[in-house]
Amino acid sequence: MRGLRKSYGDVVALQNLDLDIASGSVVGLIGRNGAGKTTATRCIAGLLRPDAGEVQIAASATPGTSPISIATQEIELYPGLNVATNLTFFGRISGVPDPERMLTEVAAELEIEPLLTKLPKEMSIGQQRQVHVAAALMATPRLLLLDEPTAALDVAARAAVLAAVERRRTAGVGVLFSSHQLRDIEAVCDSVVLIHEGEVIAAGRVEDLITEYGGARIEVTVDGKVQVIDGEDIPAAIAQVTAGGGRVEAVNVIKPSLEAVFLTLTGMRGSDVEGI
Ligand SMILES: Nc1ncnc2c1ncn2[C@@H]1O[C@H](COP(=O)(O)OP(=O)(O)OP(=O)(O)O)[C@@H](O)[C@H]1O
Repeated sequence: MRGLRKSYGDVVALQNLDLDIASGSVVGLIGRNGAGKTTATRCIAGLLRPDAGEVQIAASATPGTSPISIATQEIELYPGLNVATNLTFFGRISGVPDPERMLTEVAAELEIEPLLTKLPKEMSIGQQRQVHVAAALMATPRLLLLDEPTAALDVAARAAVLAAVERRRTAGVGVLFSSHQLRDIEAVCDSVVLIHEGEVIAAGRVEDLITEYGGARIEVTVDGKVQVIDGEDIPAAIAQVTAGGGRVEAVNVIKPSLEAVFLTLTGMRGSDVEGI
């Protein structure tokens, strides 16, 4: 994807965005709410038409099958069909040769066999998300686009999705994994792209980004004001910020991590983090 630009009226959602997703790699897409992740993902999938730029996708490995599969951010299932019929349908339209066998495999992979006879409205939001992700896995694409695939999932369901992503990577699929769950991104992604206000502000291997931007920081709240000190020495940080007096109300230590990279580059503080 090269030079992608997309506006909604006056709102510039993406500007000059470049992104490469190699076969057999998982690229994490992160950024604050409204950064442009969903817009980028939908442009790649062809669900949105960019104003400028180009998206190139290698042809499908198996003739007749779809080269792209997407789990959109919004859960999209047919309300009148049960889970098994929904999933078989998605397999059929993506061109897999044996949708019933695929259903058995994907249901086992995501541990959703008990849900197969349910209608979407009979499931919790997390269960619907599992089935929605399963629908994207019913294909055999070159490129798998997952927009917040672990949102609202419990620990076991998240682990099942991450394992499924690993298997697709091993099978040579390129995966774009967009998420606010930075621990999931660290667990599964080979590289990360951080977008901010529609532009890439950092990209690279997780370890490299952490080395470059993710150093430890301490945030000390003194008399209602947050002060940020680099490093991990808590007593020294407190001594520094209280040298002129003042009452310490909170101390927040940000360890070297992708979260620290995110906070540093997007200009957020740890106390803002709850929503990411
Ligand atoms: N249909 C739309 N009409 C107008 N503006 C839109 C529309 N969809 C998105 N936007 C705007 O485009 C920008 C990018 O939105 P987008 O949904 O791509 O962000 P995001 O990174 O996926 O956010 P989130 O993490 O909250 O899902 C935001 O400023 C948003 O308000």
